[in-house]
Amino acid sequence: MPFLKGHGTENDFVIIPDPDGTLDLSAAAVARLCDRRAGIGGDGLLRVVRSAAHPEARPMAGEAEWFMDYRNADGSVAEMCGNGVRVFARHLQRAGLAGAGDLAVATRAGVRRVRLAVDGGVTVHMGAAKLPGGTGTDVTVTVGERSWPALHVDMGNPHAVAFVGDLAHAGDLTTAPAVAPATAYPEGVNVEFVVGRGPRHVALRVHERGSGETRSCGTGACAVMVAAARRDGADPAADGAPVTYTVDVPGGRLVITEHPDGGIEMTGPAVIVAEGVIDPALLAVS
Ligand SMILES: N[C@@H](CCC[C@H](N)C(=O)O)C(=O)O
Repeated sequence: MPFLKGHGTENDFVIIPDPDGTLDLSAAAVARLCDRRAGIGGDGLLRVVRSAAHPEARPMAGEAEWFMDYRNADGSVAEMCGNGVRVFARHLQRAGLAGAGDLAVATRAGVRRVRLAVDGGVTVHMGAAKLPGGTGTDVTVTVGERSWPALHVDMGNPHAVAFVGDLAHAGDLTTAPAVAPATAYPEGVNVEFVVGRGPRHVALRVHERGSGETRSCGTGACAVMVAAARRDGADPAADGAPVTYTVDVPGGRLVITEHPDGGIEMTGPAVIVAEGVIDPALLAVS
């Protein structure tokens, strides 16, 4: 079985081409592939399937030829991956499966449009953020003895964004931070810890649902950008003007713009680093 390995700001993925959707990748098999010692290693897995060949994507097949079947490192399914969709588009371009210009990718959160620039940067139209609890900090994030008010942001997948005094206060993040009330996130949550770096410039650490602490999270960076903008009193819908933030992540930098219509654009790198063949014995796990 062929595979590739890629990353976007060091959020890394095993990529499995499966154009006709014939692979039955169990959660255990995905977890084995993502295992950094017993497998290939990755924060997640991108299965590359023709939309027409996947029941969840078939309704989007007219708009987007390819479906990103995203899985977290523990094998769980997620709706969307902002770094993953850039890497997915890079793979399609490199494999000659997508032409120049804009490319539409089907995801569980809907179709996302991606633009691959000649300088290597990749821009994704991430859709609009939803704030289920409004702009008030409606949830609480706790690590050890420290708690912070946090903002619930939905980027197609769920996030809790907490502004902290120091990124080190998040601790070693070897276990998931507690988020209350748990009823706010029936499907689990990705948690971002944020500090300011300067005007329209923030830095984050993230603990991802299903993957643990990662070096970057694209949807998380967009959630952080919106939370930071509201905190700074910027709201493009009300102001009638876009606002752009630089978001530093442990693995690099993302530039994110929110437009007056609510649409969010994220630009960052996407790199394929290796390709090879998987021993079928690796997948013989239940
Ligand atoms: N790293 C991703 C997000 C992947 C999914 C997330 N762990 C979830 O379960 O929602 C990104 O770049 O957005």
